Amino acid sequence: MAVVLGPNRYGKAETRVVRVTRDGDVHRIKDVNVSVALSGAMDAVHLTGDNSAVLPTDSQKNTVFAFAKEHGIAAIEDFGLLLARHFTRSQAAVAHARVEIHEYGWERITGGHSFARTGAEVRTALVHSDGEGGAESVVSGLADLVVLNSTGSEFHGFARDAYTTLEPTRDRVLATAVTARWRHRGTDADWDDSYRGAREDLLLAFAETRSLSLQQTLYQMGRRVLEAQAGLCEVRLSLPNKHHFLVDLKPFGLDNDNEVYFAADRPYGLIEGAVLADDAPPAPSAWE
Ligand SMILES: O=c1[nH]c(=O)c2[nH]c(=O)[nH]c2[nH]1
Repeated sequence: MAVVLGPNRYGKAETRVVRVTRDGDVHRIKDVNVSVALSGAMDAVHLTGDNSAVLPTDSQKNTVFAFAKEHGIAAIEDFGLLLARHFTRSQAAVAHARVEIHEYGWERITGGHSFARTGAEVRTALVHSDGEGGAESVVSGLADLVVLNSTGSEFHGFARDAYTTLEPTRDRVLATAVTARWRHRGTDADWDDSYRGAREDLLLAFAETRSLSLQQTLYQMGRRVLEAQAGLCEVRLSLPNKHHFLVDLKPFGLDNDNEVYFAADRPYGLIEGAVLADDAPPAPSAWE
């Protein structure tokens, strides 16, 4: 029996790039997930380990970031064609390039630089009852409401130790997937109205807080809900800090003035906390 090499392809999958375009105070964001797969004359690398035809997947990732800066990202179809043609034209061994791009949609919250991701959030409810006349509680909420501020966020003045390498920043992208739950004082609210109100308060507080940390933003979000919604007495928030790292484009002769980000999915900071009305009756089991 003879063994032969069958079809193969290789490339960098799921490069997560966020491109911010600044038109004065009005920003636009393009958030995409780019997967490149190249194929062609790749027998040698598989059969003998000769890498001379192999453009590293790391270079492919860099190309995605550099092209996002140089060309911007118009329609994802355009960006896909640009990349695919680049790899087939510039690499003699590459006969075929497959570029798959998924785009995540964002809509404006308010102002020029605050966005909510379209589509994915879930509305939640948790009810306990010991029967009519007995103890009852209602906790409402939402999960996976993804929001992003493309400016208006700082993080500096933090504690340092021997392992601290983080640079302080006065302008960063702040993004999180909000999981929020709020406890009602009673059991006969207009639930839909209350949900719409609380959701709006969370979004506006996120957008309008000049953030010195996600912890500070968390408190402002809970506070705004409680101040606007008299029927609520406690808000609990869980906010993953979805880090956006500025990509170093200097090796390619490009500057990066807060325009091209690597959207990391893990690890992430996880900021959690409760905000209460000072007269909130204790009800630990309402959350169980
Ligand atoms: O808003 C933040 N809070 C933190 O506690 C923290 N820690 C970190 O590394 N970055 C951030 N950002």
